Amino acid sequence: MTFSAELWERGAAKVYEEILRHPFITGLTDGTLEHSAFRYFIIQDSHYLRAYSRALTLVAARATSEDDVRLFATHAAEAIAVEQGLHSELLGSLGLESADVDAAGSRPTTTAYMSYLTAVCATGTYAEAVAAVLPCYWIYRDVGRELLKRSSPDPIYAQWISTYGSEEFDAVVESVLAVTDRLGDEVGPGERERCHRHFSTTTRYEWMFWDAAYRELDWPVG
Ligand SMILES: Cc1ncc(CN)c(N)n1
Repeated sequence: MTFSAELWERGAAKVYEEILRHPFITGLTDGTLEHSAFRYFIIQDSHYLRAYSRALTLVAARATSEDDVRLFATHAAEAIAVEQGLHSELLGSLGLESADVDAAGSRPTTTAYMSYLTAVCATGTYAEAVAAVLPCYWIYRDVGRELLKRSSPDPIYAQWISTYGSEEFDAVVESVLAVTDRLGDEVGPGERERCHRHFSTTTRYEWMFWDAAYRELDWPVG
């Protein structure tokens, strides 16, 4: 079994089924998701992407080959730019500006997820950093593909779905899966276990991120 398949089976298979069943996700395709929840999601995702692109530069700095340095540095600059472009269009369609993103600030789940990613990418090994960021690529690609089959009656949601279900995004994800499988042949048992832990933790955060948006969770105090 490839390392990526091993990570998915232990850390993501069950959570992924829960993600597809989550009312935020089903609401995107049947059009029942409240715009206020999607607005919350796009605002929080704008905060998340700022941290994520920094995390990818840390992954690039830890990479053990020139090709991998280039790969993650390119993703930090270009793949993220596509998502940020999508966000600024969607913010406009939802009647928001980037000042609204700053004013809303980062909510509890976003803050926890960004902090975890940053910590692993800053202090873990290269393989651990790749395992931590992998669900961000892989789950969005698979959710995007699944939702593309159903699309959405809401043009705003349909635009979001088409970005993550696109062939361009698929190629980006495949390149990271290939790196992961190569690293699977290089890691020792202790490091392998830490990779599993990071992969399953960030997979859970992916579910929690959609759930927080659905509930529009805010800080309980302050
Ligand atoms: C929370 C989250 N996870 C992943 C992605 C896809 N890069 C995203 N935009 N937002």
